Amino acid sequence: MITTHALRREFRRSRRAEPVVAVDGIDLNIARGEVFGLLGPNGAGKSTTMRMLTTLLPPTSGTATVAGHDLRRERAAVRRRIGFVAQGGGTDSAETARAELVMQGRVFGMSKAAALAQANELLDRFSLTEAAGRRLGTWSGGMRRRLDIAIGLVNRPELVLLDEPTTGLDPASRAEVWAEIRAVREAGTTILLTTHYLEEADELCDRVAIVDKGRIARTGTPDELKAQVAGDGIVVTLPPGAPGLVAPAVREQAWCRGADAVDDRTLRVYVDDGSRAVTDLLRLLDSLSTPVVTLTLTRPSLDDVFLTATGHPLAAV
Ligand SMILES: Nc1ncnc2c1ncn2[C@@H]1O[C@H](COP(=O)(O)OP(=O)(O)OP(=O)(O)O)[C@@H](O)[C@H]1O
Repeated sequence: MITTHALRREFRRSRRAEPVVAVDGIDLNIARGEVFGLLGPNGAGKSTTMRMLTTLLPPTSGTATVAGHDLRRERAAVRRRIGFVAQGGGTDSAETARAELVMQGRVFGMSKAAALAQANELLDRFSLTEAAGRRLGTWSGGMRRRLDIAIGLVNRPELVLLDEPTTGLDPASRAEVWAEIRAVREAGTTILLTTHYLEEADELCDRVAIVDKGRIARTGTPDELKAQVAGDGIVVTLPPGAPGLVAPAVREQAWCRGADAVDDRTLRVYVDDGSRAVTDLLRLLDSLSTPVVTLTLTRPSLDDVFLTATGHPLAAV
């Protein structure tokens, strides 16, 4: 459904300035029917990739085929076949959901009657009929995000691109949006989404590409990616400031594969055998006069995959 080869985008602030490389040669191969996630921190190049794939931004170099059409030569055909939900959506608080959906249908050239019929069908499908006549300013964040997705489906696309579909939502609203995304997939639509939430990538995506500094560091199913990270993790909570101080000493130990201060109080240690290394770690911290507040043994997560693939944790970026 999407194939890209060495897709690249530079931005130049002025003629003389060095270009900023937002996307640095991305190769993607996304199959029909997949939910594919681009996982990366702010500034990784996810939005720029989405904007290129939706024809909103021309690539500096590289090639891509989207929904069966060449991204550079058949822009209109690409646009007809895809839906795009931008970060934060674009609905007007003073309008009603029905009005927004009808307007979008008219943008795609539908008659008034066809646009209204389609609007009602989508409202029904997204369980938004009851609120459809109320101004959007009175809606919850989760409802508005679901409407954004419904708007992205107005032209019955084969592929929908969702840029950070749940950023800023509370956990309950996020779960609502996830359910809607799963339903869209069940109906046969391919989905490409961006996220900086590890849990979202893990729960929702069939395959994930880890994006960092404009490049893809790893691609695979969440389980495949986790399987590539051997060993266990030990997460210890320490007094404020201690993780950064003790991490170098922990890294020197023969049983330690890596250690990072995730934040001011949390130290994450990578080991081959967690149950054995716990005793060694506690002994070491004791010898460094560092009291342990809590300790948890963990199996590899996408967080660990991110760290291994990029050299830094996602959360700390
Ligand atoms: N129009 C622009 N002009 C100059 N630099 C830009 C422009 N758009 C993006 N960039 C830069 O390109 C890099 C990638 O930005 P991009 O928005 O694609 O990242 P992202 O992963 O989508 O992050 P976010 O989640 O914040 O949108 C950043 O360093 C950004 O500052």
